[in-house]
Amino acid sequence: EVDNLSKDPSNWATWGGNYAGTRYSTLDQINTHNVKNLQVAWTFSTGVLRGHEGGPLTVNGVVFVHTPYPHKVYALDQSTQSVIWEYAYTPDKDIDPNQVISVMCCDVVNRGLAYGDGKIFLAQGDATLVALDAKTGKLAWKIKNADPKVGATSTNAPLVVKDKVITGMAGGEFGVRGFLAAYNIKDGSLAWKKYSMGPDAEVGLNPEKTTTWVDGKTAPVGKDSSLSTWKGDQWKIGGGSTWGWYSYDPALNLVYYGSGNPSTWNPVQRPGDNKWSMSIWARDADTGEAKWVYQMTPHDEWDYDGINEMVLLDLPMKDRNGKDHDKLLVHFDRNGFGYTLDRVTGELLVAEKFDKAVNWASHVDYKTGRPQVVKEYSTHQNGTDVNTKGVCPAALGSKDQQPIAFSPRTKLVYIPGNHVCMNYEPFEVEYTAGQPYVGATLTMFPAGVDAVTGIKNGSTNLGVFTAWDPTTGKIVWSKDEPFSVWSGAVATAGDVVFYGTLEGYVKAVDARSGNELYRFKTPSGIIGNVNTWSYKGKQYVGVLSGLGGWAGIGMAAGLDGESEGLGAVGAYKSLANFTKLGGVLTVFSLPNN
Ligand SMILES: O=C(O)c1cc(C(=O)O)c2c(n1)C(=O)C(=O)c1cc(C(=O)O)[nH]c1-2
Repeated sequence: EVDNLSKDPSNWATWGGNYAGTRYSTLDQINTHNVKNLQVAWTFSTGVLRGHEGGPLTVNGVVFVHTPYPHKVYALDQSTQSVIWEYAYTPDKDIDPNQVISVMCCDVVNRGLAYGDGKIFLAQGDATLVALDAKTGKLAWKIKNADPKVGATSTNAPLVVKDKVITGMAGGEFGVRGFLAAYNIKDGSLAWKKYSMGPDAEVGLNPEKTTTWVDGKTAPVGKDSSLSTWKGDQWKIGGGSTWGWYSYDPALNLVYYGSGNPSTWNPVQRPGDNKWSMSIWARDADTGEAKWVYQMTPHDEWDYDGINEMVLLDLPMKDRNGKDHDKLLVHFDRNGFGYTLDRVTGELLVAEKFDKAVNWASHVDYKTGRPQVVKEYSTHQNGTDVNTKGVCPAALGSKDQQPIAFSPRTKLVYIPGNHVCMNYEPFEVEYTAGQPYVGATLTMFPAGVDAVTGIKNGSTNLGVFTAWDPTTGKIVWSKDEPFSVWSGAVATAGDVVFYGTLEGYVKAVDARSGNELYRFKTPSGIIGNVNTWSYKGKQYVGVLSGLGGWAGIGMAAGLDGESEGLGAVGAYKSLANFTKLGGVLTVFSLPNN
């Protein structure tokens, strides 16, 4: 059903526009010639101040809008621009919303809704999952996915796959043990649940059948491939949360996603590779068993969560040995490397820097698949705390959760990116359930180098928007942005790419050249994703503004200190000169005639 809905471009029925997560629309009414005439068609205030991530879903003509925790959901009628129904979150008796807010690491964001079987699914901040009747907004069922009292929350956009809804959880800064779960959409009963680390059965690893990339080829992971990379019981509080995006290949019946940072951020407290944190996963949608897994950042020392979206491309390419591949997976990691893998086998095809500011690793060794760490930028703590300076990228990565777009017409990927470096000082931290288990102090600042050449230029931009060739691993063009581009992009058959900026602009650029064709300043900073759909023959582009998220946490949570907000507050301070808080949906179209 979801697959069929996505094939009709009048809908935008999943976070990524389709199961592959390409965020591409075949609509071409708005094109490079006329996009300059774009106008605001209508707006809708959500009435909520904190960070608005994700974007509007459009299913069979109805627009669904969500807000951050404690959530609202609105179903909007496009012909009258009125509210059809409204859902308001109510906490269960044992939930204290203030406690939930206090354990959400990076603002109280939510990345959006999922649709399937006549229901709207929302993974709520308190780690419950609700199914709402799409026609009435009535609660169909509600289940508890995880426990906020130990710091487990939800910020993800679920994904409906066949008769199940896939969701994960957050809490890597609280020493949770990450997992992905599938619930039956009929009644919310658990179908499967697989952890990021621990014993093989609980992680869904088959020692002989699950493969990973070693020695220039894929090979079985072997017994205890996770447990053997942790000291003692640290894996039980090992992080690897799954707060990002999920994609699906119906032909292979595989669900793809990434796992986040190992806990704590102090690497000295968890010797070993810490598998399978920081990994790309391919799991059977029916059973959750892992077909293959690939760890990008073994023994993370920088908080480079591997959760960014996996985008599935059907594009022919040859690997380094001349072998053909055409079912690809691309992933732009926090660690600054853009990866292309064969999504059937998990073979590593491309791993190259998509921002040349990246200095923590010289390169990824194609044979072992391991990044080659530059000693100077390794973080550690030897009795005394050590401040490692000038590490690029910063913890929020060369790209954070903001999803890319891909155009099959240009064969290019469009990457909303960060251009930020950091000082990182680990310290000893003791685990207490429900208390922060961070173990590092950070400050962040502009990279000050050219993103394409890596040459120092004293630039102060904190963001870049980059076009990338996923078959060669090369930057095609790159545009500096004053602030991180924290908004998901969309590419269209009109050869226009849209994205939002933290100051609040919606921008349209030419998919081939990157030349700016249109901009409009919305009422608040944009951390939401730009989506597009059509209604009664007209193409619309819609985006949620509403500053927040990690980059906007200073204003969203009223924090002031340089290293507050896990180090992000200082770098983005001047945002206050450009925008203020407030959730608004802005919908654009071309004028009549
Ligand atoms: O480890 C985690 O569980 C976790 C959760 C979240 C989240 O759920 O929002 C973020 C992060 N980590 C994180 O590292 C991060 O950079 C981040 C940015 C954002 C955001 O929405 O702007 N959330 C999160």
